[in-house]
Amino acid sequence: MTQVKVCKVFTFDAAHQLVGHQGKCANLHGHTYKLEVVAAGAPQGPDHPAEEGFVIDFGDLKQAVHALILSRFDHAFLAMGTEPALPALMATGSKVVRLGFRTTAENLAMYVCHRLRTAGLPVYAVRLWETPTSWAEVLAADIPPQGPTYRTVGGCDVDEDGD
Ligand SMILES: Nc1nc2c(c(=O)[nH]1)N=C([C@H](O)[C@H](O)COP(=O)(O)OP(=O)(O)OP(=O)(O)O)CN2
Ligand SMILES: [Zn+2]
Repeated sequence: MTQVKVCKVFTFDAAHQLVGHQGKCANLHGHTYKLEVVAAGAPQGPDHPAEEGFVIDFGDLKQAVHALILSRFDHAFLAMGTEPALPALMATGSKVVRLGFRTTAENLAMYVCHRLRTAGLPVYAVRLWETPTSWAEVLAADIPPQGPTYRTVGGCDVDEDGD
């Protein structure tokens, strides 16, 4: 059966901070992220008894990505958990998502891809645009079933061994 890829594109606004980064992204700042979710599968056959010819209904994909990712990430501070501003933001009721990893485009793309796959979506790849000129992409097949290995240190946090 022919495999077909379909893609749904989303945007969300969020703040983050790469503590220890040796450049401007060490500051708390925001992005309008663009998220491309690519699903793959056979659009016809025994897995599709309704025979609409969909890999997945775009509407169902939209609903799932909103529920699993966008409702949490949009207008939130995406935090690793060690940012100096985090206690103040939480104390004042700001929307915060504690992720436990550095909020690089690479880590966030892996997180989104793994989250969608573990929810049962036929996700093939996730591409996350951090700015109009910068994106990170991950293939679901490259993430082990137990989940991604995230980078948790960086910039001035890196010791002599690079860990
Ligand atoms: N490989 C990565 N590099 C950088 C990341 C990242 O997540 N992965 N993140 C940042 C900053 O958070 C920020 O996104 C700055 O990125 P940059 O592309 O440098 O942003 P600009 O606004 O300068 O983009 P231009 O389009 O070039 O003006 C840094 N690096
Ligand atoms: Zn940034």
